[in-house]
Amino acid sequence: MKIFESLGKYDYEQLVFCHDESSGLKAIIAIHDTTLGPALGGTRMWTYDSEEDAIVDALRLARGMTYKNAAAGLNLGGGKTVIIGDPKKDKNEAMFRAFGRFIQGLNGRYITAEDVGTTVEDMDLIHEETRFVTGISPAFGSSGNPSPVTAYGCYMGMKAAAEEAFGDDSLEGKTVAVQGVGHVAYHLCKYLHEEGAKLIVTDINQENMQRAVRDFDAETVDPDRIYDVDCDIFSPCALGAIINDDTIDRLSCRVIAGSANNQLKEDKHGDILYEKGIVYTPDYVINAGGVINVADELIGYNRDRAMKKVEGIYQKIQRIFEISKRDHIPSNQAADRMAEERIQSMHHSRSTFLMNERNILNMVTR
Ligand SMILES: NC(=O)C1=CN([C@@H]2O[C@H](COP(=O)(O)OP(=O)(O)OC[C@H]3O[C@@H](n4cnc5c(N)ncnc54)[C@H](O)[C@@H]3O)[C@@H](O)[C@H]2O)C=CC1
Ligand SMILES: CC(C)CC(=O)C(=O)O
Repeated sequence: MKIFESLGKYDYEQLVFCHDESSGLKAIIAIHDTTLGPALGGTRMWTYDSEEDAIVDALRLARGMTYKNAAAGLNLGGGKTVIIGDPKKDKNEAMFRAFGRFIQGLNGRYITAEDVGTTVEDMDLIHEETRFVTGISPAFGSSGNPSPVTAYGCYMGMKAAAEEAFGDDSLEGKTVAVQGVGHVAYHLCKYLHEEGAKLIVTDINQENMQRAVRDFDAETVDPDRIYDVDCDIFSPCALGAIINDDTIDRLSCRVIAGSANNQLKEDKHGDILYEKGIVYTPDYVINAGGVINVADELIGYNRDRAMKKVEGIYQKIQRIFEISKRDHIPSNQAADRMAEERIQSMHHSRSTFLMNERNILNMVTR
């Protein structure tokens, strides 16, 4: 892999390799763009097939965070970490504390939080070494696990998409096929079940799948059959790149709305969904609830303020559909346009020299 060529492709700022032999830490922090403020994005722990796969994932996810934070109206740039390892077997205290020290070394250029494979407890360990971590225990005055709030934002975004596709935002009686019923999707299924939606779920983790059956009367299908399910809404809530050349023609839904990051394998898959008339809810807009919630910690956490902002995902998605219709472009491009315009305009207005520049990190200290 040609690292600088990869960084050049989408103008990445920094790629940091963190290594601690005794704890087994192998982490890669990718910082994409800090025009709007320090880079905030979660830490994913996953068993990658190769180091190259891990780097590619960190880069893709970091760039996604730049767009997510910009589109959500946050004064934050985009970054992400991947830790190479099995979250069930390889975690230890020293690993997360060593990682916390590497984050501290970046002196606020990067702030972390949970992602797939990491928990509030892991964030608390990182917090032993640095203040540049969010999603830590409520006992520290923080917001805790972001997943339930991400789920609420997804629910709001799904309703906005239902209104676009069906002319009414009610999900009662709608069939929703959910891929992956982990932290976010469990809470999403709860909202959907309460509203009277019919759930068809899948997961590679039997325990998670059975929990959805038990708590929400969900039907199940095998993981590789989820794309063939006859449904109104397909909700990808596992990993990325699942809308690709192999799956796109199998989908029979009218709406795609889920929490997974980087759902489209390539931008061309957004064009194909648009041509097929499938209402695609851009992933980084619908799943911004978690980051909106943890970002609020940086200015002194206020749950009501954060939840109100998360509720606004409904209007944000409506706005994206408006741009898509006005400019005759797919919704993923409409979202990109919205995010890029904000970054560009701020890039210009923030170029004036200031001795003590105000930013989200020096508004409140903790
Ligand atoms: N947790 C959060 O607040 C946020 C999460 N996201 C994204 O949402 C997605 C889900 O996140 P979490 O719920 O936190 O993760 P999680 O790890 O708790 O849940 C993911 C679930 O998907 C299942 N899964 C993995 N591969 C699968 C496959 N091929 N087929 C079926 N199921 C599969 C896993 O077994 C697990 O139950 C991820 O893409 C994450 O990056 C995005 C924004 C915030
Ligand atoms: C889990 C969030 C707090 C941040 C993040 O990494 C994301 O939104 O993907």
